[in-house]
Amino acid sequence: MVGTGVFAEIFDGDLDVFKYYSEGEWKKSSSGKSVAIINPTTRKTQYKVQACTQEEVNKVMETAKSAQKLWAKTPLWKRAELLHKAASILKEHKAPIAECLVKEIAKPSKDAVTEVVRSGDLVSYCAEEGVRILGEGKFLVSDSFPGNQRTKYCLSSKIPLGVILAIPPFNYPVNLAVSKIAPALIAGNSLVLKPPTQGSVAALHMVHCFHLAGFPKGLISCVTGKGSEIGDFLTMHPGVGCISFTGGDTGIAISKKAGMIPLQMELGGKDACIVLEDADLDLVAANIIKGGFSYSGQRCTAVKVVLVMESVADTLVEKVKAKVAKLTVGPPEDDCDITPVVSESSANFIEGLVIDAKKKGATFCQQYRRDGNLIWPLLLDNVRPDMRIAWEEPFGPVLPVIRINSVEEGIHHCNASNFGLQGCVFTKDINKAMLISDAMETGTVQINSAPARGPDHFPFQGLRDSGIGSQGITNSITMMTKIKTTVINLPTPSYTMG
Ligand SMILES: NC(=O)C1=CN([C@@H]2O[C@H](COP(=O)(O)OP(=O)(O)OC[C@H]3O[C@@H](n4cnc5c(N)ncnc54)[C@H](OP(=O)(O)O)[C@@H]3O)[C@@H](O)[C@H]2O)C=CC1
Ligand SMILES: O=C(O)[C@H](O)COP(=O)(O)O
Repeated sequence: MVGTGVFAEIFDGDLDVFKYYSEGEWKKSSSGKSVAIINPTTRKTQYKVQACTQEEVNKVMETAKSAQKLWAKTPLWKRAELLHKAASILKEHKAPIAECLVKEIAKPSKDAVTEVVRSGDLVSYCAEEGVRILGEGKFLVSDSFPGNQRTKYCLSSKIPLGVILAIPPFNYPVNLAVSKIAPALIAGNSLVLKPPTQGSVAALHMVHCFHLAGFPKGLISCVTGKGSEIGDFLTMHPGVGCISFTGGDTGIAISKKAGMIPLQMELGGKDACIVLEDADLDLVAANIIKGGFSYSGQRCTAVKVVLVMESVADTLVEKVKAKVAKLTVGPPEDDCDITPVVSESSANFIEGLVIDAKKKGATFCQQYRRDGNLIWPLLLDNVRPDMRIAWEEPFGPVLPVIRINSVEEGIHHCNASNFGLQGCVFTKDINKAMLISDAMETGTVQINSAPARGPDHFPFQGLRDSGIGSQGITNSITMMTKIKTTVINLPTPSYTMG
């Protein structure tokens, strides 16, 4: 399955290492070095990928630049046709790609398949949306601005940015890669992908699906290696025309180092769930479980703090506790709800937050339990603002509950966070919900449902440290273009008489 059949050419069986993708070919790095991908469940090396060199990055950037020039001359319908082909190949090969996700990032097997299928759908939707929005431009006339006659006709259209550098995070290595690749390509750009180390092999398989679809050589490349080693070289490379990054604080550092190029940054979140007295508490409890614990809390859009009115807090906590007790805990292969978190350092970080909350007097609704990278789901009640878990993002199955005495208190906590990705509010009063949504300083507010990025064509953006710009298919296509105008100057004013 993995690295076999149509995927055989991406794997170097002699050295047991996956190859990187440059100039339309699968290659071994001249570094002779590899990077180990540690299976979060077994904590043993599962796969190895090439540790690419700076020279190899230079080569990729050079070919991406020349391939882009030709690609921009490829008709839009043809670009869309190739994307549709890639989408269908991706879906056809969902099983081996999902297997990589299970082994590299311990994603439960059903969710792993869903990620690949969702990615194929995203690519197809992007092809269609691109044809619609890139096929249209604007026509302006000069006499609408004071002092002007109708002597100038302005034609504006969206043109490519050049080479897009895409850096996705470990938690959706396929979906958050194609959410950058497809808009970049339909808009006439070339693309260099640096996949997350955990998730690289899934990403390499996905890239091979684009290769099989027949995209021109050099248009897509994929260089592997640790972000800490080749990351700066990539992000500061003069050949890059735009960086589309999803991840944690690394994104803040990148935005300070990058040159005068557009940045699309989707960073961390501390999504608050505000619960009012009149909320349907069964609905809230179900959404807290789905929002807080799916993929073991390793989603940027996970519910990361519950802010519940004191008068309903006891009832809500009991309902959530009952549901936590039903979550299955174990390996991703068994499709358990809670699976090992991505790395030992991540598990240690989560444990640090739990120990801090314990010392400062949080109520533990379950006993804290950990085995290697596997952390049992934990609800912490009576969390106070002096505890780290009230503000920091655990990216694990640990959820704090803060009891509030007024809605304003909840809104204040949400807005005092350095993050501003999403939030949600539960109430039966839609008027109140709208006022609260307007008061919450986050990129999106969900009313009566847990935060979520999908469906993938919805705008998705974060305020403050949660990001720059907006994602979602339409916004990503727009963000990966710039506006070009041509002005036709007439010797005499010309007005249409009707
Ligand atoms: N807002 C959003 O849409 C989302 C945000 N996130 C956030 O991502 C974080 C978890 O993901 P995680 O993968 O750990 O995030 P990281 O920020 O650690 O890594 C993200 C990507 O950046 C790469 N990278 C690391 N160092 C550098 C560098 N110096 N220059 C360039 N690239 C570099 C990583 O590569 P390598 O793996 O090799 O280190 C990886 O591909 C959480 O904070 C989460 O909230 C996650 C998903 C969605
Ligand atoms: O990175 C994430 O956490 C994803 O963007 C979440 O996507 P979803 O909310 O649609 O599951």
